[in-house]
Amino acid sequence: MIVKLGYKLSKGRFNLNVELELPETGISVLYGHSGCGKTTLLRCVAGLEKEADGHFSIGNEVWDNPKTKLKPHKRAIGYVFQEPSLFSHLSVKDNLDYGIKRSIHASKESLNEAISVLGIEHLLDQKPEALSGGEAQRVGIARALALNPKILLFDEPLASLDDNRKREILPYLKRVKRQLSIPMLYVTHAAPEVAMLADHVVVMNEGRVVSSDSLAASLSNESSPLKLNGEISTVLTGQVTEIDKHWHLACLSIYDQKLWLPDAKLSIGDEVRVQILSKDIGLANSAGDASFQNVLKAEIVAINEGEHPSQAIVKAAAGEHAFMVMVTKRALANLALGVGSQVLLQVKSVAIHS
Ligand SMILES: Nc1ncnc2c1ncn2[C@@H]1O[C@H](COP(=O)(O)OP(=O)(O)OP(=O)(O)O)[C@@H](O)[C@H]1O
Repeated sequence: MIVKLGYKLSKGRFNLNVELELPETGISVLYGHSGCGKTTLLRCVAGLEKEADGHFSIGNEVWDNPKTKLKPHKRAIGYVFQEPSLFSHLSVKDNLDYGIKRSIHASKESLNEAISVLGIEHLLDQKPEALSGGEAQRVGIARALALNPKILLFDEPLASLDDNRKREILPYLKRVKRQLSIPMLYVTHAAPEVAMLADHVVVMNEGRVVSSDSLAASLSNESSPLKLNGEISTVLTGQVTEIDKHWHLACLSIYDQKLWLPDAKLSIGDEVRVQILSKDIGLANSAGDASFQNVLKAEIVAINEGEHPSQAIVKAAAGEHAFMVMVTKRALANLALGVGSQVLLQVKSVAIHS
């Protein structure tokens, strides 16, 4: 059920011209500066841009091609906006019922499943005014899921929430991603959301696609790594295999090696995503008497220029994982390191996105 799409559209001085193939499941993040066309692209997929010229198919189902332009209400889409826009005079339950009555794809089962995935059973009798911003957005997401969509579109769903509310809602988005095997297109500017949720990243600029690749490949693209908040980094996903209660550390198995993290109430078997900034990894030839808890064996596979002439960006592979490391060129020369060298990666600190 691969998603294939391509659209051309002019709006004043803005021109959208994209061609994409996206994975059949998981979250594909649309990332790029304000005004690069992310919302316009979502609107094309939803059939809301009447002037758009293009094609869209999901598996064998065609919604747009030169001969077809399916009406928006016939597309099995769930659309989540920045603001959930619930009817204030209706209870949460009536808001949800209102949505499914108007959909040809929704069912009682899809509604019940949506309520359970978003954990909003206890809110059903409330009026929207009684909900926090995070709860209201959970209802907004449930309303989209209840429509039994073949694709979910998220347009900056957390942008209007404060950091605490964002933290509260992210686990539900992860749950949606785990439980639904449908593609999701997710617009965001926020680096933590990309690091935590993205499986695939589409970088856009001025109406065009700059790159479209898995999160890992986008971050470790030698010629132009994706920068989250302006930083080159590595994101790894692994399972917790050990807990050191005494030192409050949890161990993530990476390939056949170990990465120790501050224990954030993790349990053995939990799947954890971590982000390591390129400036938080050091290189060494041999293990010294250092304070680093994490020393991983790797091989240098590429060396590129950093932003400053003193810097180099080293790509080092440990098993299937590629680590991006920022070092000074002088350090590389002093250690006599080049492409093909075996090195030790000394990881200083890690942000956990579990
Ligand atoms: N009706 C319109 N007429 C002319 N230009 C428009 C119109 N609607 C949108 N645009 C322009 O189209 C471009 C793309 O807008 P769009 O909202 O898709 O960008 P975006 O990447 O989603 O931005 P943001 O992250 O700020 O939401 C912008 O430059 C915008 O100014």
